[in-house]
Amino acid sequence: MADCRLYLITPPTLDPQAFAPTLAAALDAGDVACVQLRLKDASDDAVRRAVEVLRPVVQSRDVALILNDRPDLAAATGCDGVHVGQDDMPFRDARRVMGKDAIVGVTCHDSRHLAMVAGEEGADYVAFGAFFPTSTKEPKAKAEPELLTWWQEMMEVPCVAIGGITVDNAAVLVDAGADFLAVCGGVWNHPDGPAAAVKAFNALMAR
Ligand SMILES: Cc1ncc(COP(=O)(O)OP(=O)(O)O)c(N)n1
Ligand SMILES: Cc1nc(C(=O)O)sc1CCOP(=O)(O)O
Ligand SMILES: [Mg+2]
Repeated sequence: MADCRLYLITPPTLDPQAFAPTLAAALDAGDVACVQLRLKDASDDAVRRAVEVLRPVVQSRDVALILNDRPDLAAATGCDGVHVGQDDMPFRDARRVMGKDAIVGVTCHDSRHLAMVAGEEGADYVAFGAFFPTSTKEPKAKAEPELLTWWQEMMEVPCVAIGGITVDNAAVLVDAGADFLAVCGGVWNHPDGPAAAVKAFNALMAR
């Protein structure tokens, strides 16, 4: 197993039934550690429906399903974990809602301090970004690859790199020590399709 693994982020909007076979094909193309369902501005019902349809696709392949932003919905719908940002539910509350065995990850932007706090509080991973320009969201910070190297040398808690990562720019983050690359557009918008993107990411992680 490669030292660095792929962490898929779903497209910003999706029709669960239509997206399910696309997701299945991407997951069947190679190694993916987890899938984050990230549906900003979707209603609770829409998120519940998406989890209902996509959870079996993900979990039947031994891939973890992480829900963005919403520990309450993640716990209620059988997700394996949740990702919380600095403006979402605080980590300690998220942990309480999710339980000790669930995955809880925390956005730390480009901040060593935020990451150390999250690590000390018991986060399962810390996420740094954005490393590259992205059209998926307006990032709050710009992170440099050296941050990943510093974290790796100091800490045991895994680190996730996120923001504008593509097959063409990912190598520097793998080499810098990222444990996971969180990718949305770089997979779903790959010119040869998501399955080809997963294969290409796997290949550069195995160099
Ligand atoms: C793996 C991962 N890292 C960072 C984020 C960003 O979270 P947040 O800052 O809360 O922003 P939104 O994604 O909620 O817009 C993430 N979702 N996943
Ligand atoms: C959701 C998210 N969070 C970021 C951060 O910097 O915290 S960047 C980002 C967008 C990730 O999508 P893409 O791979 O298409 O850039
Ligand atoms: Mg958030």
